Amino acid sequence: MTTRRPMIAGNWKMHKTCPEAEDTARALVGQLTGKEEAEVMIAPPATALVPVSRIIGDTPVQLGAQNLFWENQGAYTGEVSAPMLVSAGCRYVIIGHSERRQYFGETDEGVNKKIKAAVAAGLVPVICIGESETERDGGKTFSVLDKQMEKGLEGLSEDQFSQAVMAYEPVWAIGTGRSATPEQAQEVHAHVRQFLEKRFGAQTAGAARILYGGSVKPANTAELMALPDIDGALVGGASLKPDTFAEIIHYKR
Ligand SMILES: O=C[C@H](O)COP(=O)(O)O
Repeated sequence: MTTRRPMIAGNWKMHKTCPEAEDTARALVGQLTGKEEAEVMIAPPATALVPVSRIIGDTPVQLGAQNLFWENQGAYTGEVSAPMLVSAGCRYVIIGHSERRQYFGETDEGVNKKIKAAVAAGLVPVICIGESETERDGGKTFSVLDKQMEKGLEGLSEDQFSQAVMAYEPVWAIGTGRSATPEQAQEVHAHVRQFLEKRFGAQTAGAARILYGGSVKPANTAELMALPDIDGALVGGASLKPDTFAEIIHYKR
């Protein structure tokens, strides 16, 4: 049986100026022992990547970006490429977050190009999928997720996918305080793993980390993390305060 190291990732979204991000990163590092079972990642806004990378340096905290553009360079005003993120100290990049799909017109085809660009640059993509409340109520959860995965992962070899992290984030649970129930989350995570198995084989699917995101907080982390196909959490609001985020990281205590 494959053992998967859990991952607790903090997506700071569009929060924190550079000094605020530095203070938060410093405080978080101060709360870690270095013996955490979970791998810890934080994804500050693009402006704070370099200052935060200097603070987390050789600590166990990994740096992630919240987005990228798929070309390496060129006349794409406002965009940031995968090699640029690598040079800023990133190891991870969140791709296809529902807020990007909802507010910035991100499509499954764009997600696919972004994943390929990330992998080519040596970044680990954290690939977000999730259904809306209407889609869930209409019984379309699995078909929506399957389409997002079919198109988002199209053309990716087993080798290209092997390091990737999946993140299931039901849109109705993001920032609402209403997390998916453990049963709802486990059902979807098992489905995602089955999809990955059909697509990439049992070994790769068994090794793939699938994070849950959507109103994760200290009070519900342990019960979510206890489920067999939940390998971590992608935390939004509760990652902004270092004490709260550290409690989530130390969910087993
Ligand atoms: O990327 C994180 C998710 O969107 C979850 O956000 P939330 O924890 O504030 O619900």
